[in-house]
Amino acid sequence: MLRSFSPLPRARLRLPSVRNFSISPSRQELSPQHAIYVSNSVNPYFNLSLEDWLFRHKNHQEPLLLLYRNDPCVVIGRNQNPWKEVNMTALKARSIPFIRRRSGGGTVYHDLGNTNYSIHLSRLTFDRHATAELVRRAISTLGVDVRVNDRNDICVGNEKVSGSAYKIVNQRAYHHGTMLISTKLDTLGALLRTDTETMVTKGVDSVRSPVCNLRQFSSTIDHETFVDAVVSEFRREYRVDEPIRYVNDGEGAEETDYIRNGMAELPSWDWAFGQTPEFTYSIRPRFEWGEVTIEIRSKHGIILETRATSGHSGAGLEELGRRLEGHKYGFVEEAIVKDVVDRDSRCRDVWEALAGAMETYNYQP
Ligand SMILES: Nc1ncnc2c1ncn2[C@@H]1O[C@H](COP(=O)(O)OC(=O)CCCC[C@@H]2CCSS2)[C@@H](O)[C@H]1O
Repeated sequence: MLRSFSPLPRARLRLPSVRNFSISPSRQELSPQHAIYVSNSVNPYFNLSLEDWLFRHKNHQEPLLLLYRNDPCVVIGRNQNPWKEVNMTALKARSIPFIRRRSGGGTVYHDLGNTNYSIHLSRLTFDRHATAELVRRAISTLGVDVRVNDRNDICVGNEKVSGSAYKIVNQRAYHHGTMLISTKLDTLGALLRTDTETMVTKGVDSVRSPVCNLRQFSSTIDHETFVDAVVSEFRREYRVDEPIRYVNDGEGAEETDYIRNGMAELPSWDWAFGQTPEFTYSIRPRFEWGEVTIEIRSKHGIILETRATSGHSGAGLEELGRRLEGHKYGFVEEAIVKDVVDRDSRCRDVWEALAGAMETYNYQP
């Protein structure tokens, strides 16, 4: 046998609990009329849904800033393949979710040492370099010399501290980005996958870069000082003279159905896995009895085709491949193939290699 077999998790579509968040301490309804929001929540499902709600509900001409940070999670781009980008085994070992966000771009790691900024503008005035420059100036007021590269990454020397992504819908656009302040960089490295050259995927690949934390260059930088600096720079740039609207979690979310629905959608199979662009994955496991070439083709998270060929192949391998078709990639129950693998030990070896190769972690909040 090639690898030890770990049973695949069952596909679960349980919706997340929405009891534990609210919009303001006084149950005051959330309104999009403010210009500067800072979320006190560290729930990534809440913060990403809040961001989307603000994007869709703010008057399209007015600038808006949102700052937030999240509990540990990996955030993939709208058009990415989680099995290519994320180390599912490492995610599972740490009980950390991956979340597909609504903007494009690559995969990043978040924890409380990483603060996210989100700047929303009218499409006509939107300029992604200008917003990156705003953040660069904010950091320079904290005494760290950073530069913006041609991809709009913010870097210290050649090391990246901030990655960006964008979304444009109708008259509105946003630029959101990360800021590595004191993130656990070893965890970041362990959770992003690097060993999937034989997974060929449509959609977007991440652009890997060396990273560092701002804290390495200034011991006084933290979430609060970064938030203050970006807020000041935003006020200066857009001539906004308003206090920060803090958004709390803990009570009264029911007012905002849009956010509640967003929080339910993000961890659903349909969104997290079912939005995966088409891909093929080839593996070549070697057993005592020989080598097998397996190619799996999947689209929207469903296995379209599995071909296993070997010098010793027989009807069993063909049947095994056929059984997987139409099932969810990474969520195939052994019962689907049980009779085939029970009567042929080589088929069992191949199935176990396949199950290991398709490993999935379906975190549910
Ligand atoms: N937190 C964080 N910040 C900066 N760079 C990171 C981070 N995590 C990983 N990386 C590095 O960036 C590349 C991916 O770069 P790439 O350019 O492909 O993707 C991005 O940067 C996307 C940024 C999305 C920002 C959103 C803002 C709010 S929700 S998420 C990855 O392989 C690592 O090398």
